[in-house]
This record gives sequence, C-alpha cells and structure tokens, in this order.
Amino acid sequence: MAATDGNKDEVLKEEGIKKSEEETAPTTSSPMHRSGSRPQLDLSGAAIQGNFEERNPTILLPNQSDDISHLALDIGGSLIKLVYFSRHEEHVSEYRRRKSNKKRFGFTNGNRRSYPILGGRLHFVKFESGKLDECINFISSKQLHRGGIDSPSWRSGPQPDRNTIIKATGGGAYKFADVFRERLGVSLDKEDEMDCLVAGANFLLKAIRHEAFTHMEGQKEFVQIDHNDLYPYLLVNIGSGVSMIKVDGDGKFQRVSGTNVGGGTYWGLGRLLTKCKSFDELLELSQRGDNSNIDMLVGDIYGGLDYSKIGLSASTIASSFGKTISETKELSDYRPEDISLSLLRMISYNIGQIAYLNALRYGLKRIFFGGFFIRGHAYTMDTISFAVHFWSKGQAQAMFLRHEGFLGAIGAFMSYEKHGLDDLLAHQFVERFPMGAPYVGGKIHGPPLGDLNEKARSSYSLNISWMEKFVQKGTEITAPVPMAPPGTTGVGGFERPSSKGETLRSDASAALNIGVLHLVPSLEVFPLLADPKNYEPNTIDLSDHGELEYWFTVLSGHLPDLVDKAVASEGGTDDAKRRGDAFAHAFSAHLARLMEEPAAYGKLGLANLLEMREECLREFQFVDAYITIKQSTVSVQQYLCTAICGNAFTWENEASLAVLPDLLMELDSMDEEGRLHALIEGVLAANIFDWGSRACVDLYHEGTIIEIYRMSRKKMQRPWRASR
Ligand SMILES: Nc1ncnc2c1ncn2[C@@H]1O[C@H](COP(=O)(O)OP(=O)(O)O)[C@@H](O)[C@H]1O
Ligand SMILES: CC(C)(COP(=O)(O)O)[C@@H](O)C(=O)NCCC(=O)O
Repeated sequence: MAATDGNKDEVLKEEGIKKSEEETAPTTSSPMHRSGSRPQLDLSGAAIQGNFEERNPTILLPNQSDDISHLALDIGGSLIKLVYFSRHEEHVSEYRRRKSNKKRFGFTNGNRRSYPILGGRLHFVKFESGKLDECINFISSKQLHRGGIDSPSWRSGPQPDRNTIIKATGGGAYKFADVFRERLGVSLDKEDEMDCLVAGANFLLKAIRHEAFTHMEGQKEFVQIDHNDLYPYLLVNIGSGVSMIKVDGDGKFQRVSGTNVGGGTYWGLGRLLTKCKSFDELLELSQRGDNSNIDMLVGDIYGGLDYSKIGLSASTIASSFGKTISETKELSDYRPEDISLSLLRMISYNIGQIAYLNALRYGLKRIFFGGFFIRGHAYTMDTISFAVHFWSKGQAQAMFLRHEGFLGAIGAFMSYEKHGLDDLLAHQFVERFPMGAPYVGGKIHGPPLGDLNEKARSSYSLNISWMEKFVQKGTEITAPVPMAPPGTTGVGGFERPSSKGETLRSDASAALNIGVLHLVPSLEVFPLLADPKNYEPNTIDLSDHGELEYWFTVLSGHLPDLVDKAVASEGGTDDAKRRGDAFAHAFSAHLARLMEEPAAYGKLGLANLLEMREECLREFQFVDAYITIKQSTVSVQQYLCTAICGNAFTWENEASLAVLPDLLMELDSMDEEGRLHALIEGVLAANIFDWGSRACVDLYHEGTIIEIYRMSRKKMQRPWRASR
C-alpha cells in the first residue's frame, strides 16, 4: 500500500495519532505539600538535578524529609475501601542506579536527599468488612503501612514503628482501631466520613476526566464538568445506609438528609429471602427476574386498566411486594430472581425519589450518586435515573461516578494534603485500564487468570506476579454470558428497562469500572491551549460503533506484527515468547470487551485505545517493543520531534545526526507560517510510523533511514497538503 494514497486507513491514523500525541501532554505538575503526622511529600524548592537534557532527570527535593504517604482507608458498614499510592517502579530503580553510581564515583549531595520524579499510581481495592483479616494481610504483604515494599524503611529491614499513622474514615476507623494497632502497629488517624465523601467527590469531579456520567435506558453518557459551575450539587452516597449531602464548595457542605433503606437493606433482606451467598449473586439473580410476580401493579388493582387521570400506567408498581400478601403462598413459592428484582427496584426507586425531593427542597439541579450499592449496575442506575427524571419532570439529572464506592477513601487520602484541592490540577492524574478487566466478563480463550481474585491474591506473594500466573495457566474460562432482557413492568411507565439484561461483571478484582490513576508530575499542560481544562484531544469517538469496529480490525490486524517486535525487543527468548502470547490474549480480550461495551473503562477515544495497548505491553514487561528498531536505525519521529523540541531524544544514532542539518536547513528557509505547518505535519507524519501504520511498516522494512526520511518529506503527502 502506498503511503500517499490518502485512504481512510491513513487519514484516520493521522487523526488518531494527533490525538494520542496530544493527550499525553495536558498534565500539570504541582507541588503537593503535606502536613500531618504521616510521611509527607514536600516539593518546595524542588529542582532538576544535573543535565536538563537528560531523560527522567532526578528532581531534588531539598526539603523532603520523609517518604510519601501511601495508604488511606474507608471502613464502612459493609466494605473496607483502600486507596494507596505506589511510585513508578522504573523511577525507583533508576533512582537506585544513579545513587549507587554516585556512591561508586564519590559524588554526594551534601546533606540533601534526592528523590526521583515522584510519578506513581493510585490504586483502589476493596474488601468485605467482615473479612478484616484479608484486608490486613493485604496491607501487610505489600507493606503499605510502611510506605510499600520499595520504601527505604522496608528495605532496611523490619522495625516495628508504633508511630505510623494511617488516615482512615468510616465507622470502622473507630471500631477497628485496636485491631490495626495490634496487627500492624499503626494508629488510625480518624477523618470525618462526610468530610471525606465530599472531598473525594470534589476531587474526582475536578481532577478526573469523564468521572461523571448519566445512565438512562441503558445509555451511558459521560458528562464534562465545568469546574466553575460545579456547585451546588446534591451528593447521595448509597452505602449500607444513605447520606444526602448538599455540597457548596470544598469543605462547604451540609448533610441534609439520609435514609436507612440503602445498600445494606438490599443485600441483607435479599440474602434472607433468596439464600444468596454474595451480593453479586443477588444482583445477578435480579437480571433474570420478573417483578410483576411479586409487586402489586396499578393494573392488578384496576383490573388491567391504567389510572390515567393521575398519570399511572397499568404496569406501574403500585405497591412493592404487594402481591406477596397472598395467604396461599409461602416464600418458597416465589422465584428468588423475582424477589431480587423487586427488592432492587423498590430500593433504587425509593432512593432516587428521596434524592429528588431533597434536590427540590434546596433548588439543586444536579444529583451525583456514589456508594457501592450502585456497583456500576446498569439497571440500578436506570431505575434511579428514572425516578429523578420522572418526579422532576426532566428538570433534575441523576449522575453517577465511576469511582462510586471510593469517595470516602479518596477523601481520606486527600486529607494528608492540607493545602486543599486547588493544588491538584486537572489532568494531573491519567487513568490506565486495569489489565484484569477483560477477565471479568465475556468469553475468553487462551491462558487467562482462572479466578479474578487470583490477581489480587497472587500479588500478596512477593515472588509471584499475577502476570506469571497468567502466563502459566493454560485453561480456558468462560465468564457469565449476557442474558436476554425479559419483558417486565416498571414504575411510572418504566416499562422495559433496556439495560436489565446486561452482563454483571464480576467485581472481585475491585477494578470494576475504574483503572489505576497515574500521577505524572513531570508532564505539563501545553501552554498554548486556549482552554486546557476543557480541551478534548480525542476527536475520534469510539462510542460510534462503526468507528470502533474499524479500529478493532486495524489493531487486531497489527497485533501479530507488534507481538513479533515485542518478543524481538526482549531478545526473542522463550520467556519473551510466552509473554508475547499472553499480551496478545490480554489485548485481544480488552478489544473484545470494548467492542461489547465501549464505555466499559470510561469514555473511549482512539488515543485511549492506543494508550491501553502500550499499558498492556508494559504489564507483560515489554519495556519498549520498538527498541530494536530504535537502536538499529532511527525513527523519522526522532529527528522531526527533535527538530522541534531540541532535547526530546538522546542522540544515540549517527544516522539521525547525518540527516538533521538537511532538515534544519529546509525548515530555516521557510517563512514562519510555512515552518510551523511543516513542523506540525512532520510530527504527525512521523507519528504514523510510531503507531505502526501499515504503509510505514512496509516502508521501514524496505528502506534505509535516509530513504524513509526522504520519503516522509517528499512522498508522504498529507491530504491537507494538496489543498494548500
Ligand atoms: N461485594 C460486595 N459485598 C457486600 N456488599 C456489596 C458488594 N458490592 C456492592 N455491595 C453493596 O454496597 C453496599 C456498601 O457500599 P459502601 O459504599 O461500601 O458502603 P459502606 O461504607 O457502608 O460499606 C452494600 O450494602 C451492598 O449493597
Ligand atoms: C451512618 C452512615 C453515615 C454510615 O455510612 P455507611 O457505612 O453506610 O456508608 C450511613 O449508614 C447513613 O447515612 N445512614 C442513614 C441514616 C439516616 O439518615 O437515617
């Protein structure tokens, strides 16, 4: 295929490339001053050490006196939620390498302590409150209470630290304080639950793109939050019980209402009535239920007729569980599926209605729902949304949060940060997809993880990574298959909830709808962006099924080639081949899951898909699939980007130096506008190569670096060039 034919393949690739490149840019660094008794991160006076042209230069933190805080807990009535931070391993090992070199060559920093760039990840994990032991074992195995297994304190050997303090919220922070002290030797520093919920929600709404979404009749739509127009809103946290909080700003809120009919009610009553062994089992049952066997409908009372005078259709639920008053029937005469659905509808609808009444009471238009009762379950969200929409006559809107159950834990984590949220600018956190995600649903062939808990459990062990287990396992698993939605009756004309039959994805990895949040303090927002906060780099929206299908085909087609390169990049060893296979399975499973549910991991653009591929490669320990290419020759991108950035790449290759003067002269001879155009076009063209465009791959296989360079300048005309 000629690189100049300007077909859809090429054009779309350029579009995608542009976005993926830009998307990595808008991330801002900001100092995170911490105070309190836990280890603190102090970036005051931070400076880059040594050569600015170095990749990953060490940042000196002259005032840093502690390791950074790592762990916060929300111990609720039903679940324990953990949020913990881990530094990027590569930064840590690079730091160690430099440090040992310095020691070897006798360089010192005087009394100052130097740290690598403090990039890292925020992880989210949950445990049932009844299984506190599991939670404590998890913390202990990862040494999270001592800053993680990479921390200096861990490396220097066991030393019980009675002064270690961990931020914790929820009732369990009081109830289980002694257990934590005895088992881990730590004190729980108690933060108020409502403070934490609000801080967590505000943080997520401000800092995480596409955190909030609406869910109506099976349709999920992400909502872009305007930071200047966030308040006031109603926060409804549906945990074991329900809290309703009017939020007016950071730290400004009032708990205006609540209800004791919440998640604990559904799970508790449901367990008694159906004998289900787990919450998920109960929820899954509901997907096969028909509530008209349990609920008394308007039609049951009105002889099949609507009560149209007051706007009630015959299928409206008149009385939840109203049909079970029959004297001739026992509990065993009712299907557990029907019971579960009736209960779910009763509770969800009721919470939606109370939430709306409170929104009305305080003139609030937006209601955000959090708490693990929601569990990303489409039908639950549809029911809540319907209630809000129906009673407000479309005036108020229900929105849901992707990190639904972690609001309190995030808030507790944020409470290490005493300088407020303003420091943590949008885009500082970048979400990455959980690699276990495709294994939580759908049919997967290949060497998968047999059990979702496996990933979490295997990481208890310091020696065996979940990836190794993944590679070793040779069996096939079949996860629950989506069920067809049976016709069912609804409240207020909510006849046939389209999302009822969706697969309930297993929750065991705690990675239900969310990925790890990467903190990348070394990235900066591109300064020329007019409106960085609202800038949307993904212009190819893959929620369009045709678009997604197209890219699915392109990426699947490229996979064998990519795997070959990745394996070669690791020396083509047997181990690399096994990892390559595993990567191919995992990535294919991700693609398959996204085909089935494009919004599964949040809003999906092409750049996210490409990012996910990179992340997936890294997960299987391929540091750089293209390293052999980069070493044997030089990519077009290198010299074009270098021409712009000056120091973006280290000049390892003679070939690139040889062609650089030619390029610079050409650029110098242009007028300013032309030069800018040429630079932008060049970077885009070069990125096509980087993302593995078919035409460029062919070109690479056939040509030398100089030829590629000349081709890219002369023959790889972009469609817009023709129109200039
Ligand atoms: N795996 C699970 N085990 C128990 N409850 C769950 C699970 N997943 C979701 N839930 C629901 O989430 C509710 C708890 O939500 P959460 O926000 O964690 O509140 P809490 O802080 O009270 O524990 C439970 O009452 C139940 O309805
Ligand atoms: C007491 C609670 C704040 C505890 O939070 P939870 O563990 O349920 O998340 C919550 O259960 C609640 O708000 N219950 C409702 C009490 C009421 O207003 O009637």
